Amino acid sequence: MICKLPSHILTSVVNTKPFTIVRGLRRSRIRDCKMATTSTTTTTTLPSMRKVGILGGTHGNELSGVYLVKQWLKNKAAVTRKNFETTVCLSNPRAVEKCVRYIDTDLNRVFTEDNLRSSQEDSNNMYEINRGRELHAIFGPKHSDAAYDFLVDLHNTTSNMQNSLMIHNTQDPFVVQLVRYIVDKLKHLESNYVFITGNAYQTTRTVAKHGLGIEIGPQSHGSLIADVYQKMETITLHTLDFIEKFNEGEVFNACTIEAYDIIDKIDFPRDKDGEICAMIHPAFQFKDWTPLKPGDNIFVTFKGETISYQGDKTVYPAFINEASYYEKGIAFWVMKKVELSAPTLQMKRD
Ligand SMILES: CC(=O)N[C@@H](CC(=O)O)C(=O)O
Ligand SMILES: [Zn+2]
Repeated sequence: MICKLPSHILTSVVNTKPFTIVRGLRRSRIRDCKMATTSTTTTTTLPSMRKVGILGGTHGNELSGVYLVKQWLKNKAAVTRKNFETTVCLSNPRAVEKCVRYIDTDLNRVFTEDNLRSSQEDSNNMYEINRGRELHAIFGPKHSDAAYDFLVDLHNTTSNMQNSLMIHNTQDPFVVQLVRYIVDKLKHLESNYVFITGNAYQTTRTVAKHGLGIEIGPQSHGSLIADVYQKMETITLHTLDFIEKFNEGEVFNACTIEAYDIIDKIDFPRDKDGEICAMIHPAFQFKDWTPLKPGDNIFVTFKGETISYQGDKTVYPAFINEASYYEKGIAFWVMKKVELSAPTLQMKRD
């Protein structure tokens, strides 16, 4: 057979930082956590959040974030809160202008130590490397006291990811409490997911002390879908409200939330020249977050042969057929369910 599945299929495990998984807790604990009046765990205190950034257009063709940021740049009042300073920023203006993901390289991958070491403009470098350094100068430096306290970065996907919240540091009680707050606010929508991207790639939001990615789809790149835009607006405003409540001294009780952690990224079957030789199976298309069982169809070749999932247990797929991942060799992500926990959280008073 010419058409082969990538040899690593379901054997490699992407390394993510260790995280707290609380096993054996029932889902009801998630709902209970806000209601609890006493907490047996110790309280984590963090300094107030003074500087908050809202980024859109990190990928220039993901238009919900682009247009939200453009609106907020005209109307700062919507994102202004009493207890912190908000900066709204179009992260990749040249890519936005051309309505492409990036000009030279993916901005959401450039925030590595190597790239950030120099803050000097270097005309030999790719546009996004220089832009990354500019953003790092504004919102960073990474891991320093001077860095912004919080960055939220707005993304769209062509996959049916619904309202997805992306965490890179599961050890960050502020972000775990924040996503619990957002999921609670959105529970009437019943299509909210929290997932862990890990540290495999260094995104724009990793520049700040705390960061959240919002990923909403399906929305084709270069177009706007009104309800996707509105959901992104709502989630961003809930994020600001949470930060405001935290700064006002509200106590957020210890909690546990359901999340998804990455096991693997699966490429399309390819021929010996690296050319794709199958498509996402119609029965799998738009099935993000739906349990994927061994034997379920995932690909169909151009000749019409089906290829089924060879794993040995039920998993949860994400980013199925994301358009911008073809060049990265990713047909979908494979996830497992985990539970994240955070201790009681309160602002540290000076
Ligand atoms: C579709 C897409 O661009 N997703 C984002 C996810 C993230 O922000 O971590 C990316 O790969 O950069
Ligand atoms: Zn994106």
